[in-house]
Amino acid sequence: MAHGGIHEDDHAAFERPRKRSRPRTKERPSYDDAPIARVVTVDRGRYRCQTADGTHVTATRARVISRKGIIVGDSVKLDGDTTGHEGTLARIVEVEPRTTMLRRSADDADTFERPIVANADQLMIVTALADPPPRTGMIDRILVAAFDAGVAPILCLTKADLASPDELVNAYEPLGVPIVVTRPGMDLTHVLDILRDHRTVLVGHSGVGKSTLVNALVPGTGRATAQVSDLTGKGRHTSTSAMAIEMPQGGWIIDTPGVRSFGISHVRPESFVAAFPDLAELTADCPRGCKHTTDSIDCGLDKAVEEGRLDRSRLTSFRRMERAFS
Ligand SMILES: Nc1nc2c(ncn2[C@@H]2O[C@H](COP(=O)(O)OP(=O)(O)OP(=O)(O)O)[C@@H](O)[C@H]2O)c(=O)[nH]1
Ligand SMILES: [Zn+2]
Repeated sequence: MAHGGIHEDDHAAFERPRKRSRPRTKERPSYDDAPIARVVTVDRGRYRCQTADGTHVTATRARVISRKGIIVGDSVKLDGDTTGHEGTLARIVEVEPRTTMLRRSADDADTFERPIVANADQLMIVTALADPPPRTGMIDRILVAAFDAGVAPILCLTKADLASPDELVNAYEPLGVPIVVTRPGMDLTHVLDILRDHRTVLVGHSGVGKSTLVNALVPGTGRATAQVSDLTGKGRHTSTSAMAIEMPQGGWIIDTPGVRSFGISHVRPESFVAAFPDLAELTADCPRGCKHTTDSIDCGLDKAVEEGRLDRSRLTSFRRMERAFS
């Protein structure tokens, strides 16, 4: 499985010292000691970065780094003025290798599946149980993106005061996806426990209660977004529509306003099963080219269910998810 499908040209931008013909009399420029920061928003060639001590620094990028080479969540090295004082501008000189990468799905505004979030280790799908009604097709597509990218998915079911979570819990629990259920005024300790010390991407359709959740998890988030508006003077919109917010308890939430789903066009059904080691093992004897779908003949997964080595409900859940892209 390609972990996040990271390509060389997506990042890997190291500013190397220029080769010199004369003997090295001086130290080569090295960024070993450059402060490392996390990219929290991207807006028209300006990168807002947060350093280890919490300072927000606005930065441009060194020319050797391509414009698409820096996305929210990236860990970067900064050069220049890193005080974060008003009017100062630092420069991103290096992007650390990514552990994971999610792409936003193509939409009207963008026909490419553009990389949008780097280094997340969890992806929380926020879905209302009613108003708006849940759409399992959307959940399935995002799950595919998460499993393929090596990012652990979590399902957050909001508005439990309006409808029962049972049906969705039954559909997704067999996949081993952790599920949290919320209702108004609820103590969110159980959600915080899952998010603490992780870098969790939040995705959900408009109206599902994502903002309500973020505000409850990180009080003062509204203020943080206002700062971004002040900075650009052009409102909240950012070209990648993602924003990393550090949680006081430790860890990061990466909100993705306006993102409907993540790109899965590169995922192939026959390789997707690799995201599930226990299922992959059962496909060892599948016919060559088996896609492991419901109409696949002699699929090892069906055999495993017949022989009691695999839970039928798990296979059903897996195949429903697989239909999202096959
Ligand atoms: N009944 C009920 N309503 C909720 C719950 N959580 C949020 N809401 C309401 O649902 C509406 C949408 O909530 P938001 O938090 O704005 O939803 P959102 O997903 O951020 O939507 P956008 O801001 O449009 O992106 C608001 O009127 C909330 O008060 C819940 O658990 N139960
Ligand atoms: Zn098979």
